[in-house]
Amino acid sequence: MTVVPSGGPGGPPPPAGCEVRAADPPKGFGLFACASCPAYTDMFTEEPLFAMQHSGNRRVVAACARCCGFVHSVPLQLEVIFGESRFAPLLAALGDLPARWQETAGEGSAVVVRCKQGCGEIYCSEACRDLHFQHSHNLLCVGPLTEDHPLLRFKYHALEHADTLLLAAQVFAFLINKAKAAGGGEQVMKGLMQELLCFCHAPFREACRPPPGRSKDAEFYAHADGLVQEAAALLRAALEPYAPVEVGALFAAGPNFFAEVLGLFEYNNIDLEVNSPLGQLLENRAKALAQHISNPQAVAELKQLEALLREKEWVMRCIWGEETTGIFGDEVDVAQGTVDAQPMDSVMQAAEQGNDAEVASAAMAQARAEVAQLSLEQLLQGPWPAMHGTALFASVARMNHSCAPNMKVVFPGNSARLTATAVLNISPGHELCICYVNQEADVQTRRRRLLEYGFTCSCSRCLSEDSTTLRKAQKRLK
Ligand SMILES: C[S@@+](CC[C@H](N)C(=O)[O-])C[C@H]1O[C@@H](n2cnc3c(N)ncnc32)[C@H](O)[C@@H]1O
Repeated sequence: MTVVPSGGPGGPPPPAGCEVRAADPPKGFGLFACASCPAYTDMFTEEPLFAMQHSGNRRVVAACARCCGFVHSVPLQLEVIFGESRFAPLLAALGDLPARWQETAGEGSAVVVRCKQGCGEIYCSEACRDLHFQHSHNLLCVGPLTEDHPLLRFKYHALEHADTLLLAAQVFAFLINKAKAAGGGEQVMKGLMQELLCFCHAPFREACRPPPGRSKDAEFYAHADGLVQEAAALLRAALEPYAPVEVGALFAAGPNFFAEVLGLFEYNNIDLEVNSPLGQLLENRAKALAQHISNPQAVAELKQLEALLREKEWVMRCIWGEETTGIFGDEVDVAQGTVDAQPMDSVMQAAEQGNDAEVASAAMAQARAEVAQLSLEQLLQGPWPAMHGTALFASVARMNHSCAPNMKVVFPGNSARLTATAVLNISPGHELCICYVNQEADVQTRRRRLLEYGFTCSCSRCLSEDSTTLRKAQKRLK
């Protein structure tokens, strides 16, 4: 099978004030400043090349399939969070309050735009829906398809094994659309593939992490290869009828290009985290109601709001865990450049680990008792589920790691648009680095986590912490 070449310069132009060039070996390429930027100021903002909400997170957040922002509908957001039938009485008792909360907050009426072909994708606006369709959804919409269609089988396969297979499908559909728009043909597609390959470092089997406690043995490699081959075959079958020549180029080396794209996501993607607007909106409403405490209607509404918050708090403690955040325990600190991306508490998870229904119900009862003790003020401070996803950004894909970084990246708005902020003074020529792992962790932990990115860190902080650790060990031995 032909080996697909990968890694190298190229790709979209970097943000203004930055350049991509060779970094100190063995780091490969890096992103460098061409202009000064004082500490704690924003250096650039950027839209993702590809982004998606984690499939588990869809159970708690209604996010726009294109921009990943919360869709503007308090009623829908609550319906999603309280989707289980046991919450039907709670939602029924609220009646039209959620819609009124949205309107009284000055947010206007609810806006939920759905895919025209009925696949279930939702959007925050018609503009997002149309852009998503042109980008890749035209080839990936399952609305009009029958159950045995390879695209549907591909999607089930992805949901069972890895979300990033869905993101890889997005990349393939996007490349086909882009190739067609540029006149189509094998050569055009090969050129586009090469642009993406310059970001790639390793195929999926090399870049992926084994589950906790599992080594990368022959069985693991066979499993990873099988997973990729099956996904690639289904995706090829799904896309080939639309663009046989272009799809032929994408799969000319069998599943190799597909495997490189999946490997790219393992090393270069960053975790998306967009905060929920619901907490602030409901806190404002509670404060407004509290000012009319002599009005029985206001008191009744405040009680309903409190009941909702109590139920949400219980659900947060009981049901939502890593599946919905997409951030798993052993990879908590792998949220590149972002801090505090912690998974939510989940007593269900503790119970599931014990595989015991009795443990589960005892844990849920305990959570219920704890939540019953919380005051309204405490309930108002409780978190709402955030949108969690994963995305590829052209500039971040060029940012190397440092354990003492000069940059951090955050998602300050209601979308996957990233802001890169300097955390130290930056001068022209400085390499811009983020921390891929938990910056607070000790040197051994950081090193272990960074091995998942395929390198051993030897930045000045690691070297100095290494020598301190060594000195302490030598002292103990004396
Ligand atoms: C997001 S990419 C960064 C850009 C990459 N250097 C390039 O040439 O495109 C992440 C990869 O860069 C390399 N890398 C990043 N930081 C590094 C460091 N501090 N030391 C060695 N390699 C590093 C690793 O191969 C890692 O998987």
